[in-house]
Amino acid sequence: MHDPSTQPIIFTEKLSKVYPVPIKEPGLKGTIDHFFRRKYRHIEAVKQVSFQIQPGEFVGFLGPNGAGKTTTLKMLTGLIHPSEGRVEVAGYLPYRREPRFLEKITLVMGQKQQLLWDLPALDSLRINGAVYGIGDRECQRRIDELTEMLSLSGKLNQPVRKLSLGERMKVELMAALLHQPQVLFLDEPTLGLDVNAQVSVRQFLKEYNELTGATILLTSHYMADITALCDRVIVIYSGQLIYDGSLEGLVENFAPYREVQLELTYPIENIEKFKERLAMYGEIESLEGQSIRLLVFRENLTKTVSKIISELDILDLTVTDPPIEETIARVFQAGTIDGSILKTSE
Ligand SMILES: Nc1ncnc2c1ncn2[C@@H]1O[C@H](COP(=O)(O)OP(=O)(O)OP(=O)(O)O)[C@@H](O)[C@H]1O
Repeated sequence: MHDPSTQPIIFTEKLSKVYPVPIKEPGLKGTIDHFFRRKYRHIEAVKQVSFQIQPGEFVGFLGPNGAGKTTTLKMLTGLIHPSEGRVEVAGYLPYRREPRFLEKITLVMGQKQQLLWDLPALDSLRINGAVYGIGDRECQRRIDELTEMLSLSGKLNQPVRKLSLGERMKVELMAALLHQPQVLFLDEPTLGLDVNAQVSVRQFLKEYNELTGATILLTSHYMADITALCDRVIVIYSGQLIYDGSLEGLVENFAPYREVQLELTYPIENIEKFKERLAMYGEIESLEGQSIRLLVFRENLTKTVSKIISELDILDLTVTDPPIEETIARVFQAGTIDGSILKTSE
């Protein structure tokens, strides 16, 4: 879907957001002082973030809790004003919240719902259709199309409260897509869903992106969402963009270690002593029976593998990249790899 010759549909340059937070000393004196002379401290939630996204791209937006993802999404959708920097989406300045702009975008937040709890889902959808000025017939056509894609037939006449969490999320998506936006901002759309519901929401998003060419920026704590959907990821840490590139690139460049799995030919007698021996090769991830998983620094890999082969009785040995979740978790924990801040891929 991604054509590099086109203009970016999402553009940010040195985008920053500072939240002023009032400070109040404890006690009565603090309350009185606070009333007359408000003091503030400043939280730099987003710092000089620059990126461009082309029409049709499906981009993962990653970062640990409090990294600044939601704040960035709020600036991209115009819910809050940037403190500094430039932002443009679909050719509009989001903070102006022009009706034409709002027709082009949608924001879905996993934790917040817009459906009316006691009404049948269909009524909520029709209300949404009316808000966007979609004619009854066209609205019904779009509802039918999305019902089919999301396998929701027979569910829309039930009150929203009777739907399962997964079904509710699907109807939320329907409501958010009824006006056929070009740009979708999805903040944790699979949060709390069971595995089956996650898979079906994921499949829908993939199909929707391929079918309509909509641009999607997705945040998710589930790496399975990201690996299944996003060729490109943008990572922010502590408000700063620390990586923008392919998912494979993130793992290749920034996982400093690889995983070595061993199967011994003999049972281990003294586990504690054996662990001491293994620690000379790398970090022990797991040790179960005769199976061992070690993390070995990439630069020591060849030397370490040949040492293991010559010094231990091995039935089997395989070397793989550690699971993507672990790499990301390490990046998030430290924000740095090998003590150096992560770089963008460009
Ligand atoms: N309205 C606000 N006023 C003051 N500080 C805020 C406000 N909203 C967010 N923050 C702070 O800004 C920083 C970034 O928050 P943000 O919600 O954007 O992060 P996030 O990456 O979306 O996190 P999570 O994954 O937990 O949702 C955090 O330190 C947060 O406490």
